[in-house]
Amino acid sequence: MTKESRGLLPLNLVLSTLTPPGSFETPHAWAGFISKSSGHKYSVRPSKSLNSAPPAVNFRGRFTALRRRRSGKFSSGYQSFDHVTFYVGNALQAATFYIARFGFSPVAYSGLETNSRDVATHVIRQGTITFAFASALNPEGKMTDEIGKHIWKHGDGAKDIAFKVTDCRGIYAKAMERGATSIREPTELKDEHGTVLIASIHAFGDTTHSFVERVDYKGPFLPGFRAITEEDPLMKLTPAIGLDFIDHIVSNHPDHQMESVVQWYERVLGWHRFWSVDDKQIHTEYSSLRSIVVADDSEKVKCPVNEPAKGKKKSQIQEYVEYYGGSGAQHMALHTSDIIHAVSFLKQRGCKFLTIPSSYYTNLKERLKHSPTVIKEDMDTLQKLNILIDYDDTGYLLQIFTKPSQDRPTLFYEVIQRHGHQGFGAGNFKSLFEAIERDQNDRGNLTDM
Ligand SMILES: O=C(O)C(=O)Cc1ccc(O)cc1
Ligand SMILES: [Fe+3]
Repeated sequence: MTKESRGLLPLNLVLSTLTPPGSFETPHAWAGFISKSSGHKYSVRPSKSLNSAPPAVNFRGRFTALRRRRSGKFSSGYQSFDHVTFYVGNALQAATFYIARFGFSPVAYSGLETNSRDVATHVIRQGTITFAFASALNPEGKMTDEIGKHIWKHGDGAKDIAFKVTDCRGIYAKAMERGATSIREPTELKDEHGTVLIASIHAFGDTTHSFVERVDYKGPFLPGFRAITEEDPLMKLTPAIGLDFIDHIVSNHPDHQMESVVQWYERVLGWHRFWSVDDKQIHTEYSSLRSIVVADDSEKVKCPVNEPAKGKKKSQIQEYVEYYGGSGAQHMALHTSDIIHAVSFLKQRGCKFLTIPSSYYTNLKERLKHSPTVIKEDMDTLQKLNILIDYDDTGYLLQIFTKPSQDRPTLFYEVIQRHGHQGFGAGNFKSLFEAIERDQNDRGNLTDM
């Protein structure tokens, strides 16, 4: 690609995986596929940071082949995200925010009443999305120090991202062999509902990963928790939102740390690069970032890893890093099979989303005229709700982003519906980032670099 063409094309995408050389498509075929996709003028080239293999993901037929190829090497055992634990100042109130605004239901509790003397944890769920909010109960003590320090530095935030696995001991042992830092050795937790095996390792910043093996567990969350069966009264006021599972969880990192974090997932967990956005030129007029998506062997769990890149103004990733105090979880994408329904009622519950200018929809409608992709949803409704659309010849996705969920401009949420498209909305990045930057500017943080 020439310099001139790079100047014309705001987004250069690199989609790549660690595929044995020569296995799949040529870069040329791949580029053709991309330029059809979304009707965006993207260009594609192999990533320098990877091996010399041609890019090989097309979000359609390659997954099976890749999975079969990989599974000999790493027996995966990842089934899904299990839950996310947040450290917060007031777990009762934080849980209530997600119940009221996002339509979660309370499912379990542990605290003084269950003889948990140091920490209160409120667990909420929607579909299989499970969030646990934990707060310290006492003015001093080990857990008060641990949770207090986390909140002092990061504000309310995600402390632990737990995966549901079939072999907790195996994954933990392999990770330790490959240099993981242990937080908790495989531990058997038991109560009258059965047994759960859980182990944790350090992931990035102050964030950890846990491996949860639900051996035969029938309880509401984890052993020691009391079930909450009473329905939240707000559930009667609006219909169920219909968020069903965590699609991906994204982390942000300080400049020049993305590559080492990605290598950590490769080396320690045996994950692979699933997709990436060009390190060079994903940008708006003002700022840019780099992103590599890592996935486990079976690609059931996907985690994009971001870092800021130099631009005229401060990158949104840099803003996050400064307010979070380093690496941390940036957004969680919550899947739904009916985004129009979900977003309509999330708005009715007072959930706040980023807004998108009408020019986005004018451009999109024009591009769609020249594409075989047919969007089933009503375009005017999507526009009215500020839902973004990205597509290629394998299908399309619909996505929308909330404003930050706490006072610090750190963690936010994405609602996503997929129609056969396994990307992350690259065609929307420019409009999305401009929307984020409008808010960043409002906060006085879109500063010159
Ligand atoms: O990559 C993803 O998962 C997205 O949903 C797009 C995105 C990328 C980077 C951001 O800072 C915010 C959103
Ligand atoms: Fe996302």
